[in-house]
Amino acid sequence: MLETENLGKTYPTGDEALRDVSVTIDGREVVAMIGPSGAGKSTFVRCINRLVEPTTGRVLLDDRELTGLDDDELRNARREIGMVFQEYNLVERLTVMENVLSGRLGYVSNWAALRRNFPPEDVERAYELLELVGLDDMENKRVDELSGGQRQRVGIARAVVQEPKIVLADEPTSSLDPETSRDVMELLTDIAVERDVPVLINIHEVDLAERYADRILGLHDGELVFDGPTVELTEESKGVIYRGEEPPESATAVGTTDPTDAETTGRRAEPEPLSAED
Ligand SMILES: Nc1ncnc2c1ncn2[C@@H]1O[C@H](COP(=O)(O)OP(=O)(O)OP(=O)(O)O)[C@@H](O)[C@H]1O
Repeated sequence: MLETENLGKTYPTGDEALRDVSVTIDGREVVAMIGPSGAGKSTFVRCINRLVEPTTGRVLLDDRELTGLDDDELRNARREIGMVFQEYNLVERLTVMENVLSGRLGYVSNWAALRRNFPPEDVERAYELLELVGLDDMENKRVDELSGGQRQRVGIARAVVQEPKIVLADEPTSSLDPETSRDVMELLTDIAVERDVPVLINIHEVDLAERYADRILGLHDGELVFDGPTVELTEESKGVIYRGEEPPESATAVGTTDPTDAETTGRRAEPEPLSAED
């Protein structure tokens, strides 16, 4: 379970990117964080694994406080967080298998890592994941020979091979065309169920969030202004998130979602067809 308590970040420039954000993410939930450009979505995701140091508040993963860990402890704790990036962050000249196995680097000795000497169970796990992400038989291809969608699948396999307690995806579809974006979102939702792990996705495209996420977190100007099941995301709530409008009386209040209720999907039952320019 991931918990943030009153998480805040003010950059040295004085930009207050996050204010008092408290959320709990558990089970096999797919949670989409949406909000206008500059709302603080990336900052939030990066504060969780302390790629960005929060200024205030706490981050807890299964009751272990990540804020406050020293460098060595943090390195260990990061193994439990699978990261998926917008630009994939793969090593281009290495193969698909080498990139996936790099997700196990935190678990083997430096010497074994140098010789790329991974235990057979890691290799087996990597093959399993390549099948899950639809890249079986591609293990020996170099990453620079792959399409964007295939690269993101490698990125997802690398995150999941860590056997993380949560997967964080920072704009995973931004570099992809609409159809590939849908495939990647579908894969992330499959991963949540198949690997029994919560997935938090920071995403621009609200239609993708509505179609694939169980729950929406809406940020506006660094503040969490919506936290609820996707089915409760109304036009009014989008006004609150994207235009800073006052919430209507009946709006889903922040913090009303029961995180233990992750089995019940909040996704829209009948997703509206996506338009060509998505
Ligand atoms: N390294 C930094 N130094 C100073 N200010 C920053 C830094 N990174 C982000 N900010 C500021 O913090 C605020 C939140 O930025 P952030 O990138 O987290 O938002 P975002 O919602 O992810 O935006 P986008 O959707 O455009 O990626 C913005 O005002 C931004 O200018």
